[in-house]
Amino acid sequence: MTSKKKLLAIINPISGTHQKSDIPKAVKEVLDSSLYDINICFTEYAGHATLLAKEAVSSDVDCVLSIGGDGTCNEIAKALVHSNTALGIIPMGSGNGLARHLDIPMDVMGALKIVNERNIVSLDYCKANEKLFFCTCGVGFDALVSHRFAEGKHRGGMTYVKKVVTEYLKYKTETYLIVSENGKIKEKAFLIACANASQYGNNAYIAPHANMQDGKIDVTIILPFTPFDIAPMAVQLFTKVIDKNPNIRTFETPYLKIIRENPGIMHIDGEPVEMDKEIEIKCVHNGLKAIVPRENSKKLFIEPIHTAFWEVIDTIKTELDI
Ligand SMILES: Nc1ncnc2c1ncn2[C@@H]1O[C@H](COP(=O)(O)OP(=O)(O)OP(=O)(O)O)[C@@H](O)[C@H]1O
Repeated sequence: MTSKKKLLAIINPISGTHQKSDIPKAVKEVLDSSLYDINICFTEYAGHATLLAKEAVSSDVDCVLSIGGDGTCNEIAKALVHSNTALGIIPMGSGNGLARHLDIPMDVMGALKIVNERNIVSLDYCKANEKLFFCTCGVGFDALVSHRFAEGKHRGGMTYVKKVVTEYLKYKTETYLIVSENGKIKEKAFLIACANASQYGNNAYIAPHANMQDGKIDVTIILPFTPFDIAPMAVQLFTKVIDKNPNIRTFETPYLKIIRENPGIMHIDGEPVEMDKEIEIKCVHNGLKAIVPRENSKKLFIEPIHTAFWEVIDTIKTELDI
């Protein structure tokens, strides 16, 4: 008989828009108690999840569950890299980009069942000037929006879309020098996204071909565009074909350096961070253990993607008055 595995579930009470008071009960009911010795805690402040996860690694906990969004996953996963402790994800954030990329069900019960399967794989993670990210980082417009979103009181997908539209109307693009194994390019860009996983969250695929096991970062550069380009670009973003847009350049690389005109904000897994003028970004291959669905349990859930998509388009039209 194999011994039980130690599991710590860390719940971020403020992520996403759902109440979390019933989550401990669901965790205890759905997780297999013959497989796991379960401990559950709530975070008390931003950054607390990293401390809790570090303690779990030192105590040889086998799995830490992130119950929250991409920010919570980031705080936990950065304590787990290069350890034997695996990350499990129960998506309860606003965007849940990492969970969606990994095909983890969006409902709590379904995601907990995946944890019972204990299918552990090694995934890449990335660094931007030593700050770790697992999903995406970026400079330009997406970084500005993450900053405005963090300043606001409300979370949730539609709050995000409204911020995107209002900020777009006043945004001024910058020029960036990008150095990678593919050479040097200088571009005036709306944004540069560097992706380990394929999406920002909410099925917005900024790097549709990103793979978390290939040792590479998928870089997407969006060149300046007009308001008329927004609708087709939004459709392409949500249908995994943004790389076909003529305003977009893409390439893959294990390493790149972005040099911009001034220091400023960038986003790391959706959270705004002040960075220097020069940002070195690299991929660390196979540095994180994570529990993911087995091939045969992928896509057993049905998500209302199309409803979410049309909600986004309606919000854009209302905000732009078109
Ligand atoms: N107890 C807490 N009180 C206040 N902030 C917290 C607490 N615990 C964690 N945080 C912070 O909450 C922020 C948001 O969490 P998270 O990113 O998981 O949710 P989200 O933004 O709604 O989802 P997503 O990132 O998927 O869009 C993180 O920056 C994290 O540091």
